[in-house]
Amino acid sequence: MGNCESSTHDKQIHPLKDEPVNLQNRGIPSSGDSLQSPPPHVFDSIKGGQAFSLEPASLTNPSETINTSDWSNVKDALNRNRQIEEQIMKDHRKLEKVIKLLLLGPAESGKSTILKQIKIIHLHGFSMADLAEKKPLIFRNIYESIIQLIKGAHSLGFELPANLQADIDTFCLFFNDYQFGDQMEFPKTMYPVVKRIWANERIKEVYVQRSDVYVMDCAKYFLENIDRICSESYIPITSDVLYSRQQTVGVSEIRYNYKDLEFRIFDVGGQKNQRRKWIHLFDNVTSIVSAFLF
Ligand SMILES: Nc1nc2c(ncn2[C@@H]2O[C@H](COP(=O)(O)OP(=O)(O)OP(=O)(O)O)[C@@H](O)[C@H]2O)c(=O)[nH]1
Ligand SMILES: [Mg+2]
Repeated sequence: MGNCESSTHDKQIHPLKDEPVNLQNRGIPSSGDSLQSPPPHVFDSIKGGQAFSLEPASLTNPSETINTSDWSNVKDALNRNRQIEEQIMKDHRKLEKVIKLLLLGPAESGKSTILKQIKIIHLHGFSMADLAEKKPLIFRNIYESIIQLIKGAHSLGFELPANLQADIDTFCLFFNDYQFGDQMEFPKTMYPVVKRIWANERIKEVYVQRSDVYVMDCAKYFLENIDRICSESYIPITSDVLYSRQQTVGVSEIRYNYKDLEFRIFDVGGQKNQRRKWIHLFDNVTSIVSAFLF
């Protein structure tokens, strides 16, 4: 505690104004006091022994007199500072519990399929409504598969039997007029046509050679399940949804909690024109999961 009994120590010369300054009235230890002994109310406002760096404005201007409200301003500032630091720590701890995963890779490498699988494992899978609304997409996947197989056969120079040509012409006419929408029934007239085209061995050979021509991976799965898919009571099952193919445009995200961690998984479009959007997602990423085509 400062001992200010000596009047010779109470008067000091201000280095700039060369005028005596009465430090005792300011509650500040004079030069004769120990440096470890600031006025008690200074320590009152410092919790946890933190360094003290804030000074009331009047301290920097010795010609003004300090009153007790200066120290209460300091106390307020320190309290505010402590609250802000506590909030920053809280936010930091919260952020440490968020795992942000980014699924990256080229188109059709399986990013959205991984997202669907995570949904099955961690988010109760697909409801009946989710499954039913995939019908039009699955039908479109079948139509597009057939067109790709026909084009592939031409590209590979495969000769197709003459009796298949009528089916191919019928299907091409249908596909030219087809518009993707809310189609909930597979067209009855197309069912036998599709079945015959897929039954052809040369067409199946195109699927095997899809490293040379473009055919969706899901073609075989859906064409082998054509009887079930074309039945009147058809409701997609989970594996139908997993195999259904829809190009991702933009970014989609799912969140779930596992133990005390919050997972945020981001799925992006892998087509070249979608890749410029990836850069916006790299902030605070915990891991990047790369999907590859084999
Ligand atoms: N061979 C095989 N193919 C699968 C399997 N599961 C899904 N697929 C197919 O793999 C392809 C993966 O497609 P997506 O998951 O949509 O690919 P993506 O990376 O999200 O593509 P973009 O959204 O265009 O970037 C689809 O054609 C699926 O039908 C599987 O178990 N085996
Ligand atoms: Mg996708």
